[in-house]
Amino acid sequence: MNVVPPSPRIEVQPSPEALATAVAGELLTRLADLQAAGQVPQIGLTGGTIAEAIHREVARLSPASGVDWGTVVVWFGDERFVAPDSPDRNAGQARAAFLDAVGATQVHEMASTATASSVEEGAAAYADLVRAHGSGGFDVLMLGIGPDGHVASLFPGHPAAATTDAVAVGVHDSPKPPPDRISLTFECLNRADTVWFLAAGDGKADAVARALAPEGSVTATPARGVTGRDPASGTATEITWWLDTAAASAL
Ligand SMILES: O=C1O[C@H](COP(=O)(O)O)[C@@H](O)[C@H](O)[C@H]1O
Repeated sequence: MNVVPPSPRIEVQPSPEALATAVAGELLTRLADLQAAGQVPQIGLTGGTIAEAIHREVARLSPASGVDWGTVVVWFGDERFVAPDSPDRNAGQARAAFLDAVGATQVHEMASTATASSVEEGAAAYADLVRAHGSGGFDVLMLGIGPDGHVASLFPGHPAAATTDAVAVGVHDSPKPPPDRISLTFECLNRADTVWFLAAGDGKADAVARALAPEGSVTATPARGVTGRDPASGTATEITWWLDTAAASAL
């Protein structure tokens, strides 16, 4: 399937540090604006190296932002199906980097090996949770991108990435360890008012270029599958690629 991506905004910062500060600042501004308008923001977090740097900047900048983290609903785009205290957990990383520091209370983690007996069970439970919240979608969804073009835990050529009619999917044999994971599907990831792709370093340059090329397949480069809401819904999705100079070097 060939998908032509919508015209995204591309923001390039000179370094990973500057990128982290810029994304954290913009996130806090968006959340403060939504709360000022009486809304309860819903955000989707990603794991990964640049995400951790952004999370630390959110913790640093949050006190001056006016954001009430008690009324921000936090979701995860994917999770590693490991023990709850494993350093591989995306949720553990996010909690340590900022969620605990800012006092976030509405944090919806995906299952660990302590709370589900399989990735399928964990995916079904997360789908139920998303549906229970009305499936309205994310105000801001952040997604890292792997050097292979994966987003969340949807990997190139992997059968889990082809899942339709589901909110979340269990992933076995992930090409990147750990092998067992839970991921939101494209269908769910695309329910977003704003999607921010995050990439830093020259190891991401080729994947970024493939994701933004005029032609290409979602199977080969899963990041191409996150294009936002169906234009027929009448709600356009803002898509921004937040890059450092190295990640933007092949554009
Ligand atoms: O495994 C994962 O990898 C990606 C990207 O991570 P990075 O360290 O290469 O930046 C991440 O987006 C995803 O959430 C995570 O589970």
